[in-house]
Amino acid sequence: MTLRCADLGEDGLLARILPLVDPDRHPPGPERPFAEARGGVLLGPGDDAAVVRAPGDQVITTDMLVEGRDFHRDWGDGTALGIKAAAQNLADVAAMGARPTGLVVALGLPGDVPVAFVENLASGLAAEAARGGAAVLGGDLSGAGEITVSVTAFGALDGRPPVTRSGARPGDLVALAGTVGRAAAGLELLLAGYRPGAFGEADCGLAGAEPHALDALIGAQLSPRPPYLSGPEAARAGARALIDASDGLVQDLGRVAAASGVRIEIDGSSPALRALTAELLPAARLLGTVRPEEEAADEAAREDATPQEQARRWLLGGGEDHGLLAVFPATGTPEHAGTPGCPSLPVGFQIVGRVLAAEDGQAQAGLVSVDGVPADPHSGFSHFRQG
Ligand SMILES: Nc1ncnc2c1ncn2[C@@H]1O[C@H](COP(=O)(O)OP(=O)(O)OP(=O)(O)O)[C@@H](O)[C@H]1O
Ligand SMILES: Cc1ncc(C[n+]2csc(CCOP(=O)(O)O)c2C)c(N)n1
Ligand SMILES: [Mg+2]
Repeated sequence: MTLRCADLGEDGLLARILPLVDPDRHPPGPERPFAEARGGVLLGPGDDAAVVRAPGDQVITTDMLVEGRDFHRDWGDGTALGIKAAAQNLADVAAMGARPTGLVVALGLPGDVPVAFVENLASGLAAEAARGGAAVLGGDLSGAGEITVSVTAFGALDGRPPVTRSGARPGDLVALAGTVGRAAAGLELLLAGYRPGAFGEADCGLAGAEPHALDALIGAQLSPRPPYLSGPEAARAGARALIDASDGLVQDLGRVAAASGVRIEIDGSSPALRALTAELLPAARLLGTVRPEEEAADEAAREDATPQEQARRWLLGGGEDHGLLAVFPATGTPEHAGTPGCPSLPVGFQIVGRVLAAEDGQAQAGLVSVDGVPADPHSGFSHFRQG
């Protein structure tokens, strides 16, 4: 018989969770080369509050996941959900140019949730936090009608100023570390009933891809793995603006453009965006059930989005991978910026666009165009949007 939260009660469940998130059980990972011993945690979870040593300026951010709105319980196991909850918060820390240090997590749980799911959630959260260099400092438990995971994360600026959304200047270059669009493709696959590890030969034939390529797209939705260290790296390299792409390339760059009083032009034919489009095409083909060899012939006749169009929609409007978008001054960035090995960009970043002046005063501030064509500012995700 499955052991459920209601069988254990609050203290019983907590006794299961606490050992799993113990900072000593999740030592610094390879991505935490500069953390001091125990990450500055003087007292971890278990008392009324945690105690941390926090020299210098700190960043603080919070982000929640709500069952039915941000995920479905049967899409994956608790581990993936824990990773996602940590990732979306640690990415916001990194998007200020800060180094993640800690997080607290508040769980709302229906009584029928299996204890194993909650244990996996706690382990996944702590493991992903450790990958980003952060420790789980504490949390709270409550009963709820649906699963909610609310995380607050902390980060250290290590003596640098924060990199906000408002520093982009005309002439600057826009670069991406990590990915965009993949989690959105994964979401559509999940909504269509596909599950990781269950793509058969027929699916792969339609998609024109190996099963692992489709699994990876679902993985990007269920358990995104943003490049946290790229945030502080960008800050050290002189980034003028930073944001994590949570709501889509166009929408999030629109936020940078609006805050900075500039326009941004996305280069759809940049190597990074072309490569990402190619990764999205198999899912677009599968969901549109267009075989690769039929694609060209079909394209003109189809009223629905062609696979190319669908992939582009995900590319431009799909957040949740939490890739990091950074704006760098072009000075010192050679013409070939964005090609592998370019010394003036931090490793992991590739050029995807540039910053332009908002002509007509501020009227154009915040505008984002793709290959010269103004983009729909509402192409990305928004909670509460009708229709
Ligand atoms: N309920 C709230 N009360 C106070 N401030 C809020 C509230 N909700 C959002 N904010 C603030 O508004 C700003 C934008 O929030 P939003 O969640 O859109 O962006 P974000 O934090 O980058 O999230 P994400 O990267 O997950 O999309 C943030 O500075 C956030 O702290
Ligand atoms: C069941 C289900 N429906 C829709 C979505 C899509 N979704 C939810 S939140 C979000 C953007 C980031 O949100 P926030 O700004 O709150 O961090 C997106 C694209 C999903 N993941 N699961
Ligand atoms: Mg953000």
